[in-house]
Amino acid sequence: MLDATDTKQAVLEVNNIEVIYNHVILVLKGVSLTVPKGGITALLGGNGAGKTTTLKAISGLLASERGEVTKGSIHYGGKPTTDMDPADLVKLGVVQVMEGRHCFEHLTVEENLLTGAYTRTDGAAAIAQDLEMVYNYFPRLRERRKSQAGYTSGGEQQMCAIGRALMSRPETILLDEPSMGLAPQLVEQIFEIVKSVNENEGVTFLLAEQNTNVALRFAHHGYILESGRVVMEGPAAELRENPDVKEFYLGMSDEGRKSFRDVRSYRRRKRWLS
Ligand SMILES: Nc1ncnc2c1ncn2[C@@H]1O[C@H](COP(=O)(O)OP(=O)(O)OP(=O)(O)O)[C@@H](O)[C@H]1O
Repeated sequence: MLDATDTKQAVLEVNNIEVIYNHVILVLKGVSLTVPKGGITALLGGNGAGKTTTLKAISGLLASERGEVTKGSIHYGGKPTTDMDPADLVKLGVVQVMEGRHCFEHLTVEENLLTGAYTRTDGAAAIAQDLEMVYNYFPRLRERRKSQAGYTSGGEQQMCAIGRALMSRPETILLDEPSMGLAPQLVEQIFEIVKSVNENEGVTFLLAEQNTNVALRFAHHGYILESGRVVMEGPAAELRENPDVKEFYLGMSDEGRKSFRDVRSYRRRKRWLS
């Protein structure tokens, strides 16, 4: 398993970035991350912490939201990417799976998957082979391949969105909140698949999650964001055992479950200190 001391090369480096929306709303206040090649890195934090903004800054999707990286730098495979558009990043091997699935509702599951191969130039046989690979990871999608995506379940749409990303043969997938709105058993299933894709295909994952528990069980390394800043980072196994993480993100502590009142006063204290 990878950890902080792992010598694996960093494929993605985010260095002290600041992001502003609409020229005035400062959302990221100096975020730095290192994503090792071939690892699963989790970006954790509550609502509005800045997880999606960080992923969009990396994948070049901020411009469409009137957002801008105003300070700091992002390098992918050693190349500066801050001014690249999303299509160039896909060519470099970086693809984002957006929060909320975003399948094309009127297309079938299989047509959706094939849209992921749109930019490829390696021929129909290679694409057919990868479609088979996706169906092997997601047998449910094989069963539903002729169904209109808009009529499939939330879990199937999440699988379809990840499968479509895989069809572009990415080196790195930025996965935004894969657990959102799904039953625990399904979340578990999806994370198991992410883990096998990571292990068998060598795909690097940076995943944003509010579900700290599941993310820290499957990731190798984690970063916790609060109000646009990284407040803690470390190997996932260490974060899982960290008393603050246990208390405030996993809802447990050595003295037993804390009351919400304690959590609220901790938050107030933090606000005063920040
Ligand atoms: N397009 C936008 N314009 C203005 N403010 C935005 C925009 N998108 C996000 N924000 C603000 O930026 C902050 C961070 O949002 P972001 O979506 O990155 O958080 P998050 O950690 O992904 O949370 P969630 O899990 O709720 O999506 C929030 O306060 C949000 O209101």
